[in-house]
Amino acid sequence: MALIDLTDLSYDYPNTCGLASLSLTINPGEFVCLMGPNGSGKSTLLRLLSGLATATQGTYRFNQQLIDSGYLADAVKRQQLHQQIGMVFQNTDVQLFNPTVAEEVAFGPQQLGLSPSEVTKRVNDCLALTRSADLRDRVPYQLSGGEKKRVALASVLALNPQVLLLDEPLNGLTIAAQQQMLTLLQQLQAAGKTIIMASHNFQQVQPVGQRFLIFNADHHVTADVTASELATQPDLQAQLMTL
Ligand SMILES: Nc1ncnc2c1ncn2[C@@H]1O[C@H](COP(=O)(O)OP(=O)(O)OP(=O)(O)O)[C@@H](O)[C@H]1O
Repeated sequence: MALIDLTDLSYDYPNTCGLASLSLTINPGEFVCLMGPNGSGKSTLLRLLSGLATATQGTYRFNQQLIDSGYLADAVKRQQLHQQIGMVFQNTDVQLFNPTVAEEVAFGPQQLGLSPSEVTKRVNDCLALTRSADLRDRVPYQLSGGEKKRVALASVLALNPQVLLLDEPLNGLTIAAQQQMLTLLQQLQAAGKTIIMASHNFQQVQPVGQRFLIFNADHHVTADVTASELATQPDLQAQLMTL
């Protein structure tokens, strides 16, 4: 059964289209890469999926539940969605606001009302998983770009979401850090998570992506292909290399 079901989904900013008429389903456990040029709509789709914005047109169902402005106006329901769908933002500064890394990672589980011992366990587990244990007493705002990405991911994982949305998670990382991030995402997928990641760098994501949604400059998804389908389409691969 589809985890995410989009029908004719569009989003308009005041003066421009962000996403044009997208219909698709995503099943549990998929690793989906959103590919396309700057401004093509990848971040807009992630914002809609995370419930940070609601569609101008069309419908979005998550686990068969209609996610619309009425649903998101209910604070309890909104929190439930944010627990199930975690997002690592392109600009991690917008999601790091606690005085220490450990408090940052503890924040979400505390909001869920988990016991102090469960919160401590999640903090330790997620810091270890993201190789961030040595950062636990640091001020998030003062971390390097790569460190911030790891801590942002740890804070999202601490909620144990079913779906991970990642907006250009490899930007600004060294080659070694990119590899570590991709390996971790593959491990998370193997553990049952659904991964949806925006990127404009095909070479970086090709080894891990199992399905590729390709956006064009007009904010349409023009191709929706599996990795093996893509392997038989050299023209499409060449197009992705030039994003
Ligand atoms: N806050 C905003 N206000 C107005 N227009 C916006 C806003 N955010 C995005 N847009 C516009 O919506 C379109 C889609 O943008 P979006 O950020 O989704 O693209 P993207 O594919 O994620 O780009 P990038 O690769 O540069 O991150 C673009 O034309 C962009 O200029």
